[in-house]
Amino acid sequence: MKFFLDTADLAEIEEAASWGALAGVTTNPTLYSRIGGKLDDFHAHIKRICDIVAPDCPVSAESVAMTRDEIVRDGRELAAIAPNVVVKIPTMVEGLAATRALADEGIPVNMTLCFTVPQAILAARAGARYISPFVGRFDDISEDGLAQLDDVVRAIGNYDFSEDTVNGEQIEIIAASIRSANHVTQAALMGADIATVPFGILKKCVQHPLTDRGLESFLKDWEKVQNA
Ligand SMILES: O=C[C@H](O)COP(=O)(O)O
Repeated sequence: MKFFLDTADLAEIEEAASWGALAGVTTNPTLYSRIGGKLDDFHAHIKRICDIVAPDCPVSAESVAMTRDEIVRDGRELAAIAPNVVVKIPTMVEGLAATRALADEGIPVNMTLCFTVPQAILAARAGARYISPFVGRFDDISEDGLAQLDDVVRAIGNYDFSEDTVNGEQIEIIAASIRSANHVTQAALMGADIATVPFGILKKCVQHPLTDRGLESFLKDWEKVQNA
């Protein structure tokens, strides 16, 4: 499983990238608004993110257009920002149609706000390169977000979508709306290709109290060695 960072915050992206294990970034309108983002700076901001991460790290930038033609126009403009931009499009009829058009032009799409197996299969057939089932938001409505993610992973794995995707590339499932390190564990165990995680959760994924305790005792014992 690969780690993507789910943020529009440049400082978080810079720090996570410096750890050496970051494989991509996902943003959404809420995350951009949270950092005080302005409409006329959006494309420049996505470019800044692309400049921080490695050139082969996909950076998802979301279209907020509601019709096929507007989404396609948005998608082309977003894709022109940098070669690693992925156009994020909500799972809806107009979004599927736009995904097909963009995929046919070789532009990769991350189909977002996906909650069910039929939505995921439709996204795949429309040519999406990435599909993002939302775990936490499904939990929020008293459903089982992890079970739903597992269903999507298994259903997509049942079929060959290579004739549907850009250049026959393999679809990757992004476990999104991740709210805990355990969500990451479970997503990895079920074989999700990617987990996109907020920076706070990524930090929690590194930490463990036994690691801290072990490190403390190793350092103390090493002091004894130095003074022996
Ligand atoms: O856009 C995708 C995010 O992973 C959504 O996460 P959230 O439900 O915590 O806002």
